[in-house]
Amino acid sequence: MDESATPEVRDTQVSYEVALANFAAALYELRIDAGAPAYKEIEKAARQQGRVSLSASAISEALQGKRLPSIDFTLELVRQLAGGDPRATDSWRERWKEVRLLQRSAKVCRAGMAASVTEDPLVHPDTSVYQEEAQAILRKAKEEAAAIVQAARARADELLNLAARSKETAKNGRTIAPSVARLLTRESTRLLLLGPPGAGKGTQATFLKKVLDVPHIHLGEILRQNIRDGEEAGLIAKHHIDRGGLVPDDVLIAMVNQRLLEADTKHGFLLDGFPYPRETLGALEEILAKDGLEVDVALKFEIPKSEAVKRIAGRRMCRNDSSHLYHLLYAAPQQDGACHCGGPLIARPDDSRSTIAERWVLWQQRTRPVSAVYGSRERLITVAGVGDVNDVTDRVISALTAFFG
Ligand SMILES: Nc1ncnc2c1ncn2[C@@H]1O[C@H](COP(=O)(O)OP(=O)(O)O)[C@@H](O)[C@H]1O
Repeated sequence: MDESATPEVRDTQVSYEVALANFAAALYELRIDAGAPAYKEIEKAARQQGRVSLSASAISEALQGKRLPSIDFTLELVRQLAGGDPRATDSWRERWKEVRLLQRSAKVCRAGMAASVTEDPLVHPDTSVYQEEAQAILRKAKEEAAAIVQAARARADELLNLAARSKETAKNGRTIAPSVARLLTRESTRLLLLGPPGAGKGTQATFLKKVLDVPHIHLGEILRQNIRDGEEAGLIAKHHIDRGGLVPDDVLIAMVNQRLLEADTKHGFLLDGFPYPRETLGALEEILAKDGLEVDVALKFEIPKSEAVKRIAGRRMCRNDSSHLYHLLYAAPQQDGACHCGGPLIARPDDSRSTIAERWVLWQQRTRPVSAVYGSRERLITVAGVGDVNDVTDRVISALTAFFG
């Protein structure tokens, strides 16, 4: 925002931005409530039986709060997500008007052009009217914002839990998007997450692990856990790390073996960071084969090196829970330096611009052969990891659904 702006201009602008973020979060919540249909599915449904066309990219922008969609677009989206209930339409029309009012008032205050507002029937010509109104809406919006984000998270969890392993519909009768439902009903899934550092493996795993009801097992995490717990394998690993060496393969294999014995892997796992050199692939297969199991599929994310550098430089994770991921630019926390759970946000110790080149080369040498093996077995899915996080998730879901049939 312009630093020289008057407090009034800043207030109205902030009010608008908060209200817009609030509006987008509420639309996002509506999508979750509707069973998290893919943007493309919504676009198709609107084309077939809607009144206004909804492009997937415009839906994505609206749900991210990039701009305020038009009233027609908003109401069509609400119809697609919540059905044609006139009460829902009315309340969304009112909600949209509030944000629109703030948008106009911010614009008017910025330009200091009271004259032009008379052209808009929604806007009062006396801009001072907006100060009080903006303050009141800002207060309300701030309170609602926290509640909506909280509720969206809780409902996403609730919906996925309710639907987990319960076939096509959730208890409340809402239909889960068919593509997601097919994944939810899988008895077990053993999946390798492949891709360079920063490709989005951890980010996508937060959604996938709920859908598939499996743990996300990250080699770096179990290594740190073993060291923290003073496990024998952890102590040996620490000995090597402290001397600047690599942890021997057999130590890592023992740790992974141990982790795969835990009860939460009964429906499978998302294995991230392992196997890395080709030799450990054989070891993993032996571990699984003992129980007559095998890896179902390897999911590889592709991003250009320049994007990996940007993502790694801005990556932040919660010190209390490393699955809570943020990015300084792309997924900024609501409060600077703090996770939504209250924990402090930190950079991962290995994330620095100086090490990324080295890690990129290491990735090419070590994990490319693993993806080649799964490619030759026709068990490799490659997904473009660039673009909006939700779009990547949609790609993952369609690719997995197509693969599992
Ligand atoms: N599609 C995306 N667009 C923008 N930023 C992303 C995207 N996916 C992940 N990020 C951010 O990039 C950083 C690295 O993502 P992460 O999931 O930790 O990668 P990986 O587990 O593959 O190393 C994180 O800060 C995350 O918030």
